[in-house]
Amino acid sequence: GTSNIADCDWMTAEEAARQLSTTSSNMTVMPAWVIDKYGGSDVLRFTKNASFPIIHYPNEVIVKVHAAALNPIDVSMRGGYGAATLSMKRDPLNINQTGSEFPLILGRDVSGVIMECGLDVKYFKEGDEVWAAIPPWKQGSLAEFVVLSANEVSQKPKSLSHTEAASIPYVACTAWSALVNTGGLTKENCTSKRILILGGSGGVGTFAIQMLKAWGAHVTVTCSQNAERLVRGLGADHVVDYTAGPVEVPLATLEKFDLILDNVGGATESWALGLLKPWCGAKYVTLVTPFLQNTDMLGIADGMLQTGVTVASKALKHLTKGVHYRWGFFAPSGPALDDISEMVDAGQIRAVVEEQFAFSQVPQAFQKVEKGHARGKTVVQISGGGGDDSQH
Ligand SMILES: NC(=O)C1=CN([C@@H]2O[C@H](COP(=O)(O)OP(=O)(O)OC[C@H]3O[C@@H](n4cnc5c(N)ncnc54)[C@H](OP(=O)(O)O)[C@@H]3O)[C@@H](O)[C@H]2O)C=CC1
Repeated sequence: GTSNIADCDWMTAEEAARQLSTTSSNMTVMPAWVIDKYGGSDVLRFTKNASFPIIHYPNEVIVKVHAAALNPIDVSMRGGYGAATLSMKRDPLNINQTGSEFPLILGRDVSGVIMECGLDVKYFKEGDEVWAAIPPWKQGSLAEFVVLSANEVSQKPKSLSHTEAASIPYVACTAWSALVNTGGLTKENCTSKRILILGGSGGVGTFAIQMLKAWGAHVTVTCSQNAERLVRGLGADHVVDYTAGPVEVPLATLEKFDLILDNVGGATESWALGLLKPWCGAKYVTLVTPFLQNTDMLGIADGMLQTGVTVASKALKHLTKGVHYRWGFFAPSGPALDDISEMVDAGQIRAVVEEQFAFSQVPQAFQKVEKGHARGKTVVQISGGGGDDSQH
């Protein structure tokens, strides 16, 4: 609804665009959507007076945001998910001297233009078009500018508009971390592998299908029936409708898999590990982990201890059956995005933008993501230069 908009210092889309049109190096404030406390969609507040980002370390860059995208973690973080761990990491030196994470800017994806480089930055210069996934402990991209480490940033694919490019980095870095770093897959070792993606129609799934197909894997995907066309269009070889009945039944009739990427979680792990080839290094990697819930609930030290105990006991239990059990996590990576940028420009990976919103419509964009049932990504256009706004 619009109630959350009425009580903030609201402006129209045209006014927002005007606000965004000029920058100067002595600027101290910028427009942004912030939260001042954790909660529902009513905590999102538009302000023209968010602190302008400052380069604190010589390897940092300031990026002028052209487009941002939302992920499920933005909704979770708005509600306080990971607060203990993330706020400690966010400002370990208490540079802001506030002792508080607020006002907090959400938004984990950015496509934009480098505006300023720290003294040690070699690979970027002012004016470069870049994209990045922003770690959850940093201020986000629902703002005119964002500060990042240069090693989190990468040259944006030339073939994509900023709007399209913003839809990729966070899910791409997550899929890369889970499949490559944790799962051990590479572009060279995928051709003979059978991969199962549980939950193929959302952000991570629509990206992972394309990357694995580009690397020559055989890809089976579970999704709702109405997403079958989408995932087949992205290259899925075999599609199983999870809404037609217990999905483990049809999956159990298939040849066993070398790797399972689980984007669904819940009871899945009670049956999914049985779908792996035993005793050949096959891995189950789940992205749905209780790591931050543990630290929220138990504090950082006890939460990490609990996490370590849980994951070690599960890994051991499954190792005795000849398969590996792993938790996958998002990891920011400019170098991974460099490789992905090349794959995009080579036509192997495309942006899957389900819906796009103006900067003035951030609360509506959140509502869209909260409803679930994503078919690709939800993007927010922040400033001009979004280029072609075509939907896919
Ligand atoms: N550990 C980490 O660091 C990270 C974890 N994640 C987590 O990974 C998961 C996926 O993220 P993301 O792709 O961005 O989320 P999205 O919201 O974009 O997509 C989720 C998709 O899963 C589908 N889905 C829901 N239930 C099932 C089911 N039982 N079987 C198959 N498909 C299902 C939904 O469609 P429909 O309901 O219509 O079928 C939707 O398309 C989320 O839980 C997210 O929190 C993501 C990034 C990093």
